[in-house]
Amino acid sequence: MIIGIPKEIKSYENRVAITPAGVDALVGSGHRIVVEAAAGIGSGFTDEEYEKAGAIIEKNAKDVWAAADMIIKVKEPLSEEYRYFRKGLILFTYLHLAAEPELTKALVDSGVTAIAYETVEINRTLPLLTPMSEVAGRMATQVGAQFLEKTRGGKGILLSGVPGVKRGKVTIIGGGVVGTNAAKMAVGLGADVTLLDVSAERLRQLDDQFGNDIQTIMSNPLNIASAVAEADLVIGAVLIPGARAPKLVTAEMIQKMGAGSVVVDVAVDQGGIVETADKVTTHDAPTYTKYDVIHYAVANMPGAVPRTSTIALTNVTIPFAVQIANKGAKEALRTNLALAKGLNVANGFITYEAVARDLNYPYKQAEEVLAELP
Ligand SMILES: NC(=O)C1=CN([C@@H]2O[C@H](COP(=O)(O)OP(=O)(O)OC[C@H]3O[C@@H](n4cnc5c(N)ncnc54)[C@H](O)[C@@H]3O)[C@@H](O)[C@H]2O)C=CC1
Ligand SMILES: CC(=O)C(=O)O
Ligand SMILES: [Mg+2]
Repeated sequence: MIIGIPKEIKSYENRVAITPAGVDALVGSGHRIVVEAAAGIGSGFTDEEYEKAGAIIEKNAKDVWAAADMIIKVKEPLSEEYRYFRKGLILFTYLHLAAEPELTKALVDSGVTAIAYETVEINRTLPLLTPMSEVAGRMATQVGAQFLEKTRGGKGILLSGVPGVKRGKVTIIGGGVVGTNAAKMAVGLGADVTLLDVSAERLRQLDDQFGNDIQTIMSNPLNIASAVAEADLVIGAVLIPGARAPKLVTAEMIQKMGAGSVVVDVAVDQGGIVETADKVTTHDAPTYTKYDVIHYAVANMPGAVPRTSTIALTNVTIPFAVQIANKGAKEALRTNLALAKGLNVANGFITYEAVARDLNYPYKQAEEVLAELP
């Protein structure tokens, strides 16, 4: 199979979908890898390193897409990339389709076989989302702490406090991978941390893990309202896989926060949990202010630490990419149920139920659509 690796074009997105080690693994299985020139530079990988591992370097994105049977990316394609879609092309990347109606339409109309990293699922875990959620969760506390500084527009609070002065309050909504990693950093900084989740079982695990370092609270509208009102920093970390994020933090709750407080809505890639975080931002202008509260809503947070993130992401994606390349998409999806959960669009149909429901498309089961593929 010919595998194409385009350079990411999203603002300040410096990750790349493959490392030289990944090229080596795929070439060793008999595949040809075409990498767009300078695709790895932002992550510290040169064209020469890719060539040495066996890749072919191609100057133009257009030629990379045209040559490939499978495109491996990091971020969802942007509108200027839709022109490269064609029937049967395999696309393996983050998609977040519930928040991307135009991309969904372009994939459906073109007949691309689109496998989304974020819905690949093994035993109720999301192995291709996890490493980026670890990064984004840790970053959420770090960027929140920065924007609380007066020089960045914040209320001028040091999360750890100092002897004789209260600690800052961090409220984390959602206690999965992002929430846990945000909590680790916030506890490490010495903040006063409250974490809410709807799963009693998850709260129990977090209580065991963190002991008295955090306060766990059941997530419901009243508890969210009071935890948000008290917080200096709110971190949105909820996920219902594949679906649009529920709006759990209302504009009214945000208005009750003190001026210069900060909200980091990590879940913004699935539409966000904060009603007032209705605008996705990018790394070149990551925040805006509403009701005197700073909103950070960057949908590709790990792109800011590309070296760490590229290696962490490709550690988990490449074994799946090797399977797809070796067996072809149809056979790989038929025989690997975890990977099959990643199939979002094929042959013009939406094959992930939550995406179909949220965007008002008919839903067709993956097995049914796969049987129709050549
Ligand atoms: N902005 C960015 O750059 C990035 C965003 N993300 C996003 O962060 C979000 C969270 O991802 P993960 O932590 O990996 O998901 P996860 O599945 O590990 O955790 C989600 C948690 O939300 C909880 N939850 C569900 N409904 C809830 C409710 N009503 N109230 C409170 N908790 C609720 C679940 O019980 C679960 O513990 C996702 O949307 C993911 O795509 C992940 C990485 C990067
Ligand atoms: C998860 C995701 O969308 C990202 O890492 O950019
Ligand atoms: Mg206010």
